[in-house]
Amino acid sequence: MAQHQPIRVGIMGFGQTGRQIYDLASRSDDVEVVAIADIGKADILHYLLCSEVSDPGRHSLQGNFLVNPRFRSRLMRIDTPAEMPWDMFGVDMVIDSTGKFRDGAAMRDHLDNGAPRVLLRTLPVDTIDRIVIPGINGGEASAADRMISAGSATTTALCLLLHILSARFGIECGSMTTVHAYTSDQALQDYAGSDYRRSRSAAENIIPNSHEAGLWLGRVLPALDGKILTSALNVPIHEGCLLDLNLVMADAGVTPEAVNDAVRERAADFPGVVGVAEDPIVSSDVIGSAYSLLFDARGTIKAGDHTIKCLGWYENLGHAARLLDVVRLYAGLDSKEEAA
Ligand SMILES: NC(=O)c1ccc[n+]([C@@H]2O[C@H](COP(=O)([O-])OP(=O)(O)OC[C@H]3O[C@@H](n4cnc5c(N)ncnc54)[C@H](O)[C@@H]3O)[C@@H](O)[C@H]2O)c1
Repeated sequence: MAQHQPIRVGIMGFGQTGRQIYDLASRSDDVEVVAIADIGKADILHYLLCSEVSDPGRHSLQGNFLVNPRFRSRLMRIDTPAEMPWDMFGVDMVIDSTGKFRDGAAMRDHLDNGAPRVLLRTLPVDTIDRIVIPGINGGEASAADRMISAGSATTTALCLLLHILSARFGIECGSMTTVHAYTSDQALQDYAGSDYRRSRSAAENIIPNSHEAGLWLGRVLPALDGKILTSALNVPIHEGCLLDLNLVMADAGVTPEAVNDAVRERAADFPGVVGVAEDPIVSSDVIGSAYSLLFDARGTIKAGDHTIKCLGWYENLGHAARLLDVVRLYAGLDSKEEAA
């Protein structure tokens, strides 16, 4: 694909993440969303999009097409990757943001229907070609990759912080808890689901939850494989998440000031992706932030000789932006291959 051509993206799952990707693409100059598959009705999907963007007048529904000043996207009411004819739309990449199709077989269905690549919005449940977090292991991405995951918002925030700190300090082991806004797969009221605690009301409870980031961390940061335990506390807020990372440092001399300085220095290498909050912010202050990690300089403390605790903020919008970064990363690899 020539570099000046727009990158043609298909989206399956037009939920919060899908809508954020779409809106970001509509404001970009290089990505076009050409088709969207979802189980929702076209007018409801358009209504939900307009309810959350800053300027809903930019997005109209014309028949089964969502239209904005840059491109039009065909809406398809389809509930499985095996049914979605991606070949009809000439997509360069499909982003699956349903959260439902995380196994290799479903990803292969996207490929079999004409998607040259599929990018998961979440962590996979099978071994796939690559988990890629630009800025950390983007350099290892290959044009031959077909089934890719961009991790999750939490995984990205965690990997960025560990990547920065492990470059400066030895890390023995650690644990991460994300204090996470509720997600759409939780019930508003007590409702029998597949898991005991997740069957309890998301609106009324702090819900302890497992988190898979620790299982996959080694694919992004091999030196920390098996060294970081991860879990989540889902709390009754709509948006804004807080990563609480406790690390056992190899060196007893590491101070909170040294940790803060390390992050402040490296943040400049991740423009728009890693920021540092010096003010006493709270979760609602990060709503609308596209940082994947907003390190909280006031949150760093030390216990005993070796234990450092850090805080970092993020919200889903940053992850939508990173998904588009991954799309651009692979488009760049294709361009290089074509030029070679
Ligand atoms: N938003 C977050 O902070 C967050 C964090 C961690 C994990 N997740 C998970 O990631 C996934 C996506 O996140 P989200 O916030 O965009 O979720 P969401 O629920 O807002 O969006 C999912 C979209 O997928 C569509 N969908 C569901 N099943 C489908 C099917 N079979 N075929 C086609 N479309 C289908 C839904 O109609 C919806 O529009 C979810 O599973 C969510 O639980 C989200």
